Amino acid sequence: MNKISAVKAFAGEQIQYEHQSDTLNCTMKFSVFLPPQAQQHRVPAVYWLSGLTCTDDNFSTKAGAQRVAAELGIALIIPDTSPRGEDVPDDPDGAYDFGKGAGFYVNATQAPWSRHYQMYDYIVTELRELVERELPLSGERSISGHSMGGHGALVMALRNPGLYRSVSAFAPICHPTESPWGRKAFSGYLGDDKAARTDYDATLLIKERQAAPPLLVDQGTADNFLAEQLGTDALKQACIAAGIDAQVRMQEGYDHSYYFIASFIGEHLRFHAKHLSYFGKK
Ligand SMILES: N[C@@H](CCC(=O)N[C@@H](CSC=O)C(=O)NCC(=O)O)C(=O)O
Repeated sequence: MNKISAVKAFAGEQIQYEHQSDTLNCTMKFSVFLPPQAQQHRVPAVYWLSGLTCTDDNFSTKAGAQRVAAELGIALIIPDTSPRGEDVPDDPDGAYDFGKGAGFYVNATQAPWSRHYQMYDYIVTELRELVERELPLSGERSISGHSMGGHGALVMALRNPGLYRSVSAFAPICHPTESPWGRKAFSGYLGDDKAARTDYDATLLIKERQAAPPLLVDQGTADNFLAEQLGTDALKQACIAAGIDAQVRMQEGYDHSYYFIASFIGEHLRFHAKHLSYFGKK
């Protein structure tokens, strides 16, 4: 992987890399925050999955996560949201909710998407193995995300018990098979395969598996997408029915934006730190 840029932040380093992805068949950029502790010893990581229209830049520049990550000694791994490049097909109508910037963290099975749109395998396997080989990371990890990225984080944590110590999400698409965004994306990337759709729906996964890692969700009550797209209550009810001690918190007056994320990202990182035993230690 090649370093594109690096700046000092909170005594650590905010870095952008690019690399050739064999999983996505294209060149990808991603960002990393290394806390100052990484200059002395390996540190745990929180993977952050962004939402529709984002690149790795949105979270890096808008969430204000670096101050608390530096304090806790946690690295932040911030991928892009879809494959990129001229060879990668995009939504024919230029829609913001499908194609580039909208990979939905699935492994597409349908042409022409399947050659590049393999974001589930990219995040769970290829990027993880790359950064944990090349960077001073301890191999202990948690995962978080926003909206489409919250959906991705929940699904990856639920489907891979033990891989992530904890999972959190801001305004996640909790029940994508019942959401217009999710239905559109799943139809395009997965076709009619009902089993594949179930495997990418956090609410259905909880009903099926009756288990989850430590889980925190924050959802703003003034979020324009809440009623139609997000299915927060379905996730909450599935957790209650399964006896899962998840925190699903409604945050009064907050919307869907990065101002909401910036308001609570510190609490999310502290939540993850409790489950990442290596933090701050040799
Ligand atoms: N452009 C669209 C909405 C796009 C949007 O709100 N994107 C969110 C994520 S939504 C779910 O995945 C986002 O993170 N945007 C980037 C940012 O920096 O705010 C519309 O206008 O409806």
